[in-house]
Amino acid sequence: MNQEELKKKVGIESAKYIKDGMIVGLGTGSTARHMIEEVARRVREENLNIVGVTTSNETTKLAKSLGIPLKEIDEVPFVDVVIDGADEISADFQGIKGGGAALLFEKIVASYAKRVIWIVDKSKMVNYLGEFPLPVEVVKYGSENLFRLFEDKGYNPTFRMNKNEKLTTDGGHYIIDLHLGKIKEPLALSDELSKTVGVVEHGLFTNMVNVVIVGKEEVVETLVAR
Ligand SMILES: O=C(CO)[C@H](O)[C@H](O)COP(=O)(O)O
Repeated sequence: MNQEELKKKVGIESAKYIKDGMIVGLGTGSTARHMIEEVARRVREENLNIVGVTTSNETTKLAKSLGIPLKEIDEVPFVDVVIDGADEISADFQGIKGGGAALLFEKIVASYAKRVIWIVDKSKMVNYLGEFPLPVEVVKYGSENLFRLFEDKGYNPTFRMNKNEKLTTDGGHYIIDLHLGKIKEPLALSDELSKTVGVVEHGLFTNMVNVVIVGKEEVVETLVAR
């Protein structure tokens, strides 16, 4: 079974957590896409009655095209469940997101969610976070200085590019990816980045996820946080 098939498997499995009447956070990326397609199928064929809240412009476009009823995040006081992909997850349920540049809206939706479910193929489960570059979303004003600050700290920063230009996120910011290799203390780094002026948000999702659905060849494994 290839990676794409594993992503599809967990996408379909995760949609089972969605029940009638729920407000559902719809994640971003290739794994979330499979979940969204399955949710749309259930809306169409099973009359599933839900409202979706999207985590990126890309997901809004997809969900609309598939006929999923949507609301803006500010039109709902909370989200029952958000289902999203991830880039890395360690055994203690800490993770990195933002490979698709949607980390800010993804984290906002997750922070209003009663339940956060991540769907991943087995390659995303890691011993230590950090091999995947950590995305940091930054205000454009002063971002070159912030870049130099990260260089001075030895964080090996690179600006996320879109062809020959710096990528602009849905929120109107830049992304600086930090190539850290191994993040020894995710909580301390999360605090440090959150306190850095000019940083809007970062891709470390600490103590946020409740359930991880992992696609493996033979089985789909569901891990529940304590
Ligand atoms: O965080 C994300 C987007 O910002 C994605 O969920 C993450 O990059 C995983 O993507 P994929 O399912 O395509 O591997």
